[in-house]
Amino acid sequence: MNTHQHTAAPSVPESDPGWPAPHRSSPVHGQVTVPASKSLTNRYLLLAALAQGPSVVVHPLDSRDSSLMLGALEALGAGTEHIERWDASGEAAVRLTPLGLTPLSLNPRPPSSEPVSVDCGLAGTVMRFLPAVAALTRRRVRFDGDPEARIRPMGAVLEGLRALSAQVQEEGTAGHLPFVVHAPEGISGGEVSIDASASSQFVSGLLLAAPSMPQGLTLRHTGTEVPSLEHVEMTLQVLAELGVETSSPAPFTWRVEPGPIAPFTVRVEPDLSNAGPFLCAAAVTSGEVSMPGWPLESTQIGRRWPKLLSDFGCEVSLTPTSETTGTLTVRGPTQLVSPGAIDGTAELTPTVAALAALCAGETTFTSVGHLRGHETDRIAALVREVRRLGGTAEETADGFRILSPVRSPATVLSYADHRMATFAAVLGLAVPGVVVEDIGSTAKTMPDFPHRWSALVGA
Ligand SMILES: O=C(O)C1=C[C@@H](OP(=O)(O)O)[C@@H](O)[C@H](O)C1
Ligand SMILES: C=C(OP(=O)(O)O)C(=O)O
Repeated sequence: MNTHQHTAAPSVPESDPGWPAPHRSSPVHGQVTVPASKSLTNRYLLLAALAQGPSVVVHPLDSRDSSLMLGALEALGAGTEHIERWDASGEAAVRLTPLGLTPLSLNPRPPSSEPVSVDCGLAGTVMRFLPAVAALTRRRVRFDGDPEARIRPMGAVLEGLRALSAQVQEEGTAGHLPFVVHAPEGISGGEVSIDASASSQFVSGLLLAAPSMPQGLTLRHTGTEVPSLEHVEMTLQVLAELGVETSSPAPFTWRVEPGPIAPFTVRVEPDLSNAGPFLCAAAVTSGEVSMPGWPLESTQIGRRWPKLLSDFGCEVSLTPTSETTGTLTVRGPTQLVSPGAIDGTAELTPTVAALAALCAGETTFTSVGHLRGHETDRIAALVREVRRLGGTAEETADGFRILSPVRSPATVLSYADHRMATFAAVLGLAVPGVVVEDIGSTAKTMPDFPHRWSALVGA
């Protein structure tokens, strides 16, 4: 992974007055819930589109990333219906009518030659998960997204599709959006090797489409590490939960058997990654925040919060309230203590970095080099914004290091990245005078973040 040169810090756009982050000089006390998991919602929606009949996703995330997934599935031929109150619990749901894929053996006539357009926005789960589904439809499908999306790595997904005999035409830079996928004969599966060092989503995207490939899929990763392996575990677990046979015959090798997915009804867990900033509100103000509905078991990477927060000196308890969920309570210490080194925190990193940026001691983040391909280059962005707030930080070969704490007011840039915006919100609680540029970027996974945040911490 390259260590990027430091460039001059981008300045704040004059047109954006910014969002003054609430500051607290007394402890935050409160209870909060968060919307549903982005990663689980978009997996269930995709698999509902491949199922044998209409399925229902209860308590789905309703945000930009999930709307983009729904929009894309509709463009590919699925039907979607929003249900305001699914049952007595009053929760919303989405009923999805599947794509109705017709394999070549049943219908040798090519499907409509009308090209389909998929807008990926900035959603990794749309741009990495849907190209294989597009190939299954046998239609010509063009993928594009936000300007920031055009620099996110896509090469391994396209390489995998080509190995499965799909045609892929990049329109700009090789291995990036925009591109067109076309597999007039569908894709039949088999064995494929890709390098998924830059994103676990490359693996998940191919595995999620695999039940609809006549031969299923054996997928091998050719590099040394896959970042964010929890997300691959989530993919396998969701497939298994819906009756698909999966296995991992060797390290970094996964097998998904072909077979129909029966129509299903599922309820989505809260987003444990998005729970992070709210739990940190207790951590950085010596306060106490509890969150009911915390899953006792989960494949989400946010299940790591109890351990991470204790590593910074918080007291954390989880009290079961049902067979599957409990209330998680976090009590912040008088002064946060750096654990020194933190490894492989993947999408949790910006939020953990906010804790580290308030510690007197140094914190080194390792094995997070792939964050350069997230919504923005998060390594560069975190280092720049810590410095803008008067702290000391530097980039390293596979991550970054925070050497001294933030202390001065500033307008913090979001880089269109929801987790950079919430990183700044957490810091604003502890440091007076923090203004967040483009708080609207939180709509990617939590459109009501400003409201929910102010309700917890007091505006
Ligand atoms: O599969 C998923 O739902 C995700 C996988 C991870 O991607 P990377 O492996 O690229 O980090 C994660 O960061 C992203 O937010 C969601
Ligand atoms: C990396 C992230 O998103 P995406 O699904 O767009 O990759 C994230 O949410 O932190």
